[in-house]
Amino acid sequence: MPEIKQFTLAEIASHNTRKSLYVAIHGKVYDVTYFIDEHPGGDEVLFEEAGRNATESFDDVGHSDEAHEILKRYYIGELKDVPTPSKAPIVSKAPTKSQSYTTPKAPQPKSSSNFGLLVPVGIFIAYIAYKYFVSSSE
Ligand code: HEM
Repeated sequence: MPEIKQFTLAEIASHNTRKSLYVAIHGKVYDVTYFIDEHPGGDEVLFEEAGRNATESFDDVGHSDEAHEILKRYYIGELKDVPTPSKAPIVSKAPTKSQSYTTPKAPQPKSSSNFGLLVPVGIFIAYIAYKYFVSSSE
């Protein structure tokens, strides 16, 4: 089966000339060399985005479905997943020692149902106290 080629941004960066022009859009890499002269938006914008992640510029224009279809023809591979800032903080985890204090199976549902009992019991006691107060003041 055909192997999907993976590109880094650094790899596609060198393809920024009329001879070879790659762009990355939505995590996919396209060789649009043969589309440069066909692009209704002109070749200039393509050179501006050449060898780069052009997702934002491409989306900003609001390209039609047809444009998306054309794009598929030039697909050559995937943009390699580079570490993003959102993934980085995983490294800073809580200290491991404290983990020995945490009990994995927590019998907490019991305590929460006990808490639920407090309400009717409280109301009952308040009712008795009220009755007592009323009868003693008569
Ligand atoms: C690389 C793949 C691209 C393909 C296949 C593509 C395709 C097309 C197509 C088919 C149109 C005609 C209108 C439409 O159908 O939406 C168009 C228009 C346009 N494109 Fe692209 N485009 C690409 C990239 C870009 C990029 C990176 C830019 C950067 C800003 C851009 C800017 C424009 C502009 C400004 C127009 C409007 C032209 C006008 O109506 O005068 N395109 N494109």
